[in-house]
Amino acid sequence: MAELSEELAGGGKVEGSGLRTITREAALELRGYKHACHVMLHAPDPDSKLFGRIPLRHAVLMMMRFDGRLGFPGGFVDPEDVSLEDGLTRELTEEVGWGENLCPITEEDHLSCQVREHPQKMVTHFYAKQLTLEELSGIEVSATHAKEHGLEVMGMVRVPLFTMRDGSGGLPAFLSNHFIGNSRSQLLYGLRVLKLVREDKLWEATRASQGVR
Ligand SMILES: O=c1[nH]cnc2c1ncn2[C@H]1C[C@H](O)[C@@H](COP(=O)(O)OP(=O)(O)O)O1
Repeated sequence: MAELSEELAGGGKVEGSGLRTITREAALELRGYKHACHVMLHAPDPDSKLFGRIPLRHAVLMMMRFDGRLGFPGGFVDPEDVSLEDGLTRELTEEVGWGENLCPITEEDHLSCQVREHPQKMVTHFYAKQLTLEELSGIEVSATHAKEHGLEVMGMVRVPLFTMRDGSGGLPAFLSNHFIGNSRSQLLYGLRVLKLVREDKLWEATRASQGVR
C-alpha cells in the first residue's frame, strides 16, 4: 500500500533506484548529473465513446520504444542545448516530428523532477503539454515520418484511461506493461495532478494492474 501511494504521489517507485523528488531549480544547480526530459502530450476528447458507451474524455500519448518498453517521448539533454526545453524539443522533433506550428514547450509545462545516483547520476524532468485533439492526432501521423520511426520509436500509443467492467481491461492492463525508468510513476502522477483520471479510479486501476495476466 505504501508503494502504491508513493507511486501515485510521483515519488518514483523503481526498484533500488533511490529516486528523490526535487525542484527544477535544485536540479539545475546539480553538477555532474545527466538530465533527461520527457513529456506527456494530452488533449481533451469530450465526444468520443468506445463502443458507443464508454466516454474517453482525454487522449494521452505514450510510445512503444525500441526496447519493448513503454515511455514518453523525449531524451537526454545535450551540452549544446541552450535549455532543458530546447533539448526536449530537439528530441521531440526526432521522435515524433514536433513542428513549429505547435506551441513551444516551456518551463510552465514542467511538472516534476526526480534525481537518482545509481546506476548513473541522473535527473529526470517530466513535462505535460496540452494540445487540441487535432494537434495530438497530427503528432500520431507526423511520428510515422519522423527520423526515429521504426528505430528508437516503434509507434505512438494512446493510454486507455477507463477500466472495463471486468475490472482489469483498460488502464489496469495497460499499467501491467513494462515501462522504462520511472515513466509509469510519471504517468500516474500526470493523470492525478492534471485530474485526467479520478484519484479513486487511479488507485483501483493501480491495484488491479498487479493481478493482470
Ligand atoms: O518516459 C520516460 N520517463 C522517464 N525516464 C525515461 C523515459 N524514457 C526514457 N527514460 C530514461 C532512460 C534513460 O536513462 C534516459 C534517456 O533515455 P531516452 O529517452 O531513450 O534518451 P535518448 O533518446 O537516448 O537521448 O531516460
